[in-house]
Amino acid sequence: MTKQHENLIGGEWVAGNAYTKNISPSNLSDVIGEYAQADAAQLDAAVQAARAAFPAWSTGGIQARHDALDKIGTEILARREELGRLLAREEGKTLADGIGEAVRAGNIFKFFAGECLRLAGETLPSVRPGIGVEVTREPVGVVGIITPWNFPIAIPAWKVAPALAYGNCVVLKPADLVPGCSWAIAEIISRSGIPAGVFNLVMGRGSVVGERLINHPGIDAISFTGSQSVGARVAQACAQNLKKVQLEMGGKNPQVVLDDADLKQAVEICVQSAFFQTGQRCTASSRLIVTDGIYTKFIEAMKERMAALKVDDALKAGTDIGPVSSQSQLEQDMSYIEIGQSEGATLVIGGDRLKRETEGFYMAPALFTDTTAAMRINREEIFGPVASVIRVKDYEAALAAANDTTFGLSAGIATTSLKHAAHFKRHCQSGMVMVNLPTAGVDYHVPFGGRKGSSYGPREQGRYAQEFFTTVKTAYTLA
Ligand SMILES: NC(=O)C1=CN([C@@H]2O[C@H](COP(=O)(O)OP(=O)(O)OC[C@H]3O[C@@H](n4cnc5c(N)ncnc54)[C@H](OP(=O)(O)O)[C@@H]3O)[C@@H](O)[C@H]2O)C=CC1
Ligand SMILES: O=C(O)CCC(=O)C(=O)O
Repeated sequence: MTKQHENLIGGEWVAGNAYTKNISPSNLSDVIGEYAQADAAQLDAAVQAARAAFPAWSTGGIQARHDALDKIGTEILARREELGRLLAREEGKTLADGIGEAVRAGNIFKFFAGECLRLAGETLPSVRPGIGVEVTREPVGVVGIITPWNFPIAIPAWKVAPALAYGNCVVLKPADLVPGCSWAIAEIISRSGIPAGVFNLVMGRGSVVGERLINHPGIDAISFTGSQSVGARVAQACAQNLKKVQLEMGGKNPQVVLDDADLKQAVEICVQSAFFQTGQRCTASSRLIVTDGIYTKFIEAMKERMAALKVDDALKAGTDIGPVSSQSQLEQDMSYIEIGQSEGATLVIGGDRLKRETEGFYMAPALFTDTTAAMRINREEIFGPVASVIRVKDYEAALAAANDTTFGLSAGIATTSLKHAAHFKRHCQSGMVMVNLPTAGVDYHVPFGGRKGSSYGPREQGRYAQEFFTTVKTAYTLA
């Protein structure tokens, strides 16, 4: 019988009234497990448990907090192969990428274990004589965390770890498509020494569990990663209920390739940015902006490199690109292939549905040329292995094209010109910028986030995470 996985509420494993099957997108007959769907009463109980745990946890010793987070990180790192395999199985990224993501999650818990001991304040003189001023940071309260399917262990980790490190209690709702990694983290947390109720897991649909979480009066703040449309809804609910909110959303990230780029390096960067992890990264580049002088050579080299990519079962040795994560995402990707063609773009390679030994959502990475900035394929986030090339005259036109988007998460430039690299770093309108590196694939100890329609609220990750997960207090004392 398939193993059933329960929700973690107030330190207890609580059965669901209903369960969803977690199915591998590489092999639709591979059922990873059944995962409980929380109902309204369970969500309420989780929030209540978190509220009850908050006074002691938020004022308790930082050594205990540090030790628990460190222990969680150690266990994730020790189980990297097993967790990476679970991740690859449920989400469809390759085993190497799954293991890499598990390592990232372990390192994130370790990093925030250290942060428990480093939360500093300030003392300043008052403008009034005989008064001292202290500025300190306190936890926000009970934080609701809502995560997407594409980074099933790293994103829960980079929200949960700082939340706990800075003394908050948590109610986590992971994506219904990939509950396995969040459940595994919850199980590790449940044995870490963290008191009951401090961390709660409620799995289920966004329209049910997520919706109730964002509107719940017992929740003080929401940290969300996902699509722009759901993000806007989350922001509205939070504004209406005066909750603190942090949103990380999509991207339409540009990758500029200049005439003076190292061609081989530029092609590798573009292939990695656009197609690795099946293009299902908010930092993926789906607009390749290429200047005239290198254009023809670049397209030829891209076609050659793309033809050699192996699309297959995520767990198979030698696979470069796994399946698309779900039927609905595959339909969305395929619909953009049709949209691009109907807009007049040329599909130079890929875009076909592929058959493999196992039945899964396989698709050949696709490249469009002859595209214009106004086309929907250059304006809307596809979130799959589909990229388009925009041909431009020179660096100035490339920069203008790069910034011609309502998104602003990551941007890249391939060039050997120090002058253009420095100018691009300063003038691209994005939260992250990469020089001769893929737009995707970031460090875990520095800020992550974007501008324009990509992000809303304070940055995530690194020390900057304290902006969202703490609230500032200014104290005046008469000497
Ligand atoms: N900038 C960033 O850091 C990142 C952005 N993304 C973006 O996420 C998208 C893909 O992820 P995807 O999971 O499909 O995104 P969605 O926005 O569909 O879902 C994100 C999360 O929100 C939940 N949700 C859905 N509806 C509601 C609601 N009404 N109220 C509260 N929660 C809700 C989902 O639940 P469920 O699905 O379980 O029903 C899921 O847990 C892409 O657009 C991508 O760019 C992804 C990763 C990182
Ligand atoms: O590029 C990365 O390493 C992180 C990307 C990410 O968080 C995402 O796509 O959801």
